[in-house]
Amino acid sequence: MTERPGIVVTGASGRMGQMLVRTVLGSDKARLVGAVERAGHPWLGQDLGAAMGGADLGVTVTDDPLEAFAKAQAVLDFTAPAATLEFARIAAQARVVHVIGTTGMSAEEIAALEPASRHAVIVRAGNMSLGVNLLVKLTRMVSAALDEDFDIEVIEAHHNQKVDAPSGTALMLGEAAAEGRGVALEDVADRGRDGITGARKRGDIGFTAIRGGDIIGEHDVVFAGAGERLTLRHVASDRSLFAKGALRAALWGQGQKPGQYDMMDVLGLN
Ligand SMILES: NC(=O)c1ccc[n+]([C@@H]2O[C@H](COP(=O)([O-])OP(=O)(O)OC[C@H]3O[C@@H](n4cnc5c(N)ncnc54)[C@H](O)[C@@H]3O)[C@@H](O)[C@H]2O)c1
Ligand SMILES: O=C(O)C1=N[C@H](C(=O)O)CCC1
Repeated sequence: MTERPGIVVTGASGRMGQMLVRTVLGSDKARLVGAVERAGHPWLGQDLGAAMGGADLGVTVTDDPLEAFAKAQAVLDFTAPAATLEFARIAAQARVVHVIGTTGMSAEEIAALEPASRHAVIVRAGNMSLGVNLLVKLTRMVSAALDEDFDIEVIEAHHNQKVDAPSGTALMLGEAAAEGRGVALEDVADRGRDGITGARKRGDIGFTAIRGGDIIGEHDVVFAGAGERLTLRHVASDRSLFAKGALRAALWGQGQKPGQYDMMDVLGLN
């Protein structure tokens, strides 16, 4: 029997980091071999299990990604854009699958992943859940079926600690809606209304972000026409669905050719 792939979790103390750790520990298909946190983090040097308030796991939290990645076959990375760019460079050096859940990356930062993807598999998605990836497909389909008499609005809601807006998922849905209409999202996105904005521009795709409490992630795509309104909705009620998707991506990535992939590839939804 071949050994189960070794997994490193970056940002291991974070909301998603801890969920990823629990998901890997609960899987019989992968092993946890490393945990990375930012320089200066109070967990550095501690056993990860103890730092999380449980029994020792034999994994020491480190701020040295190169040392951690060298022992692994995949990295699950839900951190922040600058960190993710650095991890992509190191994952490429170590030839490990880099699963990127980090959102809020600029177009330039996304383009900067290209050199790394020549040497290693990168799977990146603003949302790793099956439901949202299906919603992306449905959004593209409905958008292609309706003309600009229907105004498209993407409304998202997340917890009060989220630092980026619109959410990565909202942007995926906006991209799908734009693709369905055969337009470029950057030409039609309306990402913040305040004051005397004037009437809505025909063909625009609008974004609204709600931030509050402990909301895990909710997304509506509204198609508002004259006399009727269609809403496609996804509600996440447990972060584990993102973590399970990320682990699935890490396992899928083993043996794939270097390059950039997304959850549509992993889930076979293309
Ligand atoms: N794609 C998805 O399915 C999905 C799902 C949930 C969250 N996210 C995204 O994941 C990211 C993290 O979300 P969160 O709620 O867990 O945030 P969080 O703030 O709880 O966790 C981020 C962690 O990354 C760590 N970090 C930051 N810089 C680092 C560095 N240079 N080296 C190592 N660690 C570093 C932080 O210390 C922190 O522990 C966000 O971008 C969020 O939007 C994506
Ligand atoms: O909690 C977050 O942050 C989430 N981020 C992703 C996004 O930006 O869409 C996915 C949902 C949760």
